[in-house]
Amino acid sequence: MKPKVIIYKKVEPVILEYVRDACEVVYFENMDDNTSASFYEELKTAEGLFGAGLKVDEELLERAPQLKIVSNISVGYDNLDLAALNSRGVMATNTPDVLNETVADTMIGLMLAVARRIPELDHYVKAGEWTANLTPTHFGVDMHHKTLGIIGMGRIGAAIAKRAHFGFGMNILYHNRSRNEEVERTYQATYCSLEKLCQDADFICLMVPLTPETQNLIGEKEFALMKKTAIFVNGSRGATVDEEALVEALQEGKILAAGTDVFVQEPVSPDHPLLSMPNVVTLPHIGSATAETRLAMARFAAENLVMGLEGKQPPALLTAIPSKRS
Ligand SMILES: NC(=O)C1=CN([C@@H]2O[C@H](COP(=O)(O)OP(=O)(O)OC[C@H]3O[C@@H](n4cnc5c(N)ncnc54)[C@H](OP(=O)(O)O)[C@@H]3O)[C@@H](O)[C@H]2O)C=CC1
Ligand SMILES: O=CC(=O)O
Repeated sequence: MKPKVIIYKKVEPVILEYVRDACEVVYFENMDDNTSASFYEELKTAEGLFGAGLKVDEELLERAPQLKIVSNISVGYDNLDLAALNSRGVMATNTPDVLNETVADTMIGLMLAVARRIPELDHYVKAGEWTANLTPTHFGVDMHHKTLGIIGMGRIGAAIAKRAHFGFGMNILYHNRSRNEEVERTYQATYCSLEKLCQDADFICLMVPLTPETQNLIGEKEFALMKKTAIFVNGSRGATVDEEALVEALQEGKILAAGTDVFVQEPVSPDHPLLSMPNVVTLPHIGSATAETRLAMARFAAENLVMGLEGKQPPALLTAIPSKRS
C-alpha cells in the first residue's frame, strides 16, 4: 500500500504526478478555516506532510501519530519544532541552495529599488505628476562602491555578496556567529561585530534564519547605531526585526530608508505603518518567487519526501535519522 501524504500547498501538476506515483495524495490546494477540520481528520493517518509554512509543533504532531516526514518547500524552517520532531522520530527536510541566486537577485533588486526610489518614481510618472524637469528632491543615492553589511553570510548572503562585489564594486562587511573564510577570500568580505557593521555600512541586508537567538536581532539599539544615510533591507523573516523600532527609526530619521520582503504578520495588514511610508519598499515575501525556482524547490522537496518514505536518507534532512519504526 502506498503511504498517505497530505499536500497542503498548490503545486505544479508535474510535482503532483511525481508524488502520486509513490504516494496516496490528499490535496489541499488552499488551506483555510473551512478545510481545517478535514485536514485534521486526514492527519490522523498521514505518513507525510508536504508544503510550506505550516506550524509543526507538539500539538500538531499529537494529531499525526503515523507521520514519518515533514517536507518543507522552503529553506527556512522556523515553522518546524525540530526537538519535537526528533523526539517522535519524525524526519523534517528543507530546500537549501536551489533558491540562492534567485533570492540574491531579489535582495539586490530591493536595495536598488530603495536607493533609486524606483517604485515611488514609477508611481510619480504613472500618476501624471512628471510635468517638469526633476529636481534634487527626486534624486536617489548610489549603491555602487558603497559599503554593504550582510548580517547572516550563509548560502544566500554569499550570493548577495558575489553580486555586490563583482557587479557593484561594493565593499563588504559581514556578521555571523562564525567566520566564513571563503567569502573573505572570494569577495574580500570583512568579518565584524554586529555593532561595527551597523555603524559602518551604507546598506545593511539581513539574511539570518529566524531562531530564538535572532528574534528582534535588529531593534532600537541597532538602528541607533546606523548612519542617518543608511538603507536597511530585510529578506529573512519579519520577526528578526523589531518592526516598531524600524518604524520609529524611519519616522525619526535615524536611517534614510528601508525595504522588506517579510513581515511579522503575513499577509501584512493594509494599515501597517510601513506601508504608508514613501521611503519604504515593501514586497509580499517573493524572495524565491520565480517560476523556475519555485519549481526547483518543489521538485527538491518532493524528492526529499519520497526518499524519506522509501526508507532512504533524504538529501536535505534537518532532523536525526529515526531509528526503525513500526
Ligand atoms: N524572503 C524570502 O523569500 C526568503 C527568505 N529566506 C530566509 O533566509 C534565511 C537564510 O537562508 P540561507 O542563506 O539558506 O541560510 P544559511 O544557514 O546558509 O545562512 C544563515 C546565516 O546566518 C548566520 N546566523 C545564524 N544565526 C545567527 C545569529 N544568531 N547571529 C548572526 N548570524 C547568524 C549563519 O552563520 P553562523 O551559523 O556562523 O552564525 C549563516 O551564515 C532562511 O532561514 C530564511 O529565513 C530564505 C529564502 C527566501
Ligand atoms: O522564505 C522562503 C524560504 O525558502 O525560506
